[in-house]
Amino acid sequence: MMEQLAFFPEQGKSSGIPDGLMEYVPRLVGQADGQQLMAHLLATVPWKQKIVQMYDKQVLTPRLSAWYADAETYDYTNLRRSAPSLWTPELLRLKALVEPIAGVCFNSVLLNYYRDGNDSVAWHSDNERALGTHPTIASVSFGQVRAFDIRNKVDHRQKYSVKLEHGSLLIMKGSLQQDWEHRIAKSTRPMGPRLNLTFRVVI
Ligand SMILES: O=C(O)CCC(=O)C(=O)O
Ligand SMILES: [Fe+2]
Repeated sequence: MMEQLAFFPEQGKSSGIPDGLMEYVPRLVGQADGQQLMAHLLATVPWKQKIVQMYDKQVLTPRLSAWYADAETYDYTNLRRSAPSLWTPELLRLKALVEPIAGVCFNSVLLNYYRDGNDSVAWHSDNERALGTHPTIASVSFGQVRAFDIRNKVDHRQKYSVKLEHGSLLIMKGSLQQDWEHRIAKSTRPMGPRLNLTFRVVI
């Protein structure tokens, strides 16, 4: 039960999360720098609301998104999805900040813009073949603190939550995408905008 989870107030992380799945780094980016970067990205990124097929209905994704990648990744992936934008100096700076911590050189980033508490991402794992097995994904958050929930795919009672704070970095790794699902749930409490960037290696 999410309501019953005990939070470490200084970390915003529920206790008992198995080792080797996630690394949480608060304040990767400072308060003011983060606000400036978020405002810049919200204003300049070509945000799109995607349409997904749900059984016989077409539904708008409850958030805005965009993706950026290097030119090589572009050549390969544009066969399968909408074309990414090419890296901007601001995104390259953020990428350079997370890479030494993640120990990975990323070639793409997916941006999600949650306008308010009605925006969300449903339970899923990022286990598409293009990400390989046991991918390391670096997730940077700005703006509204939202709960990042994970649950075990087989035993849904194994469920944990991390509050992703403004300027924080969450490294997802190990078997997280294979054995666990994650989501950002909708909230009935009033919520401001939140920006999330997930740096990925697409092969
Ligand atoms: O917004 C987040 O923190 C998570 C986003 C996510 O799971 C995804 O883009 O795959
Ligand atoms: Fe995800």
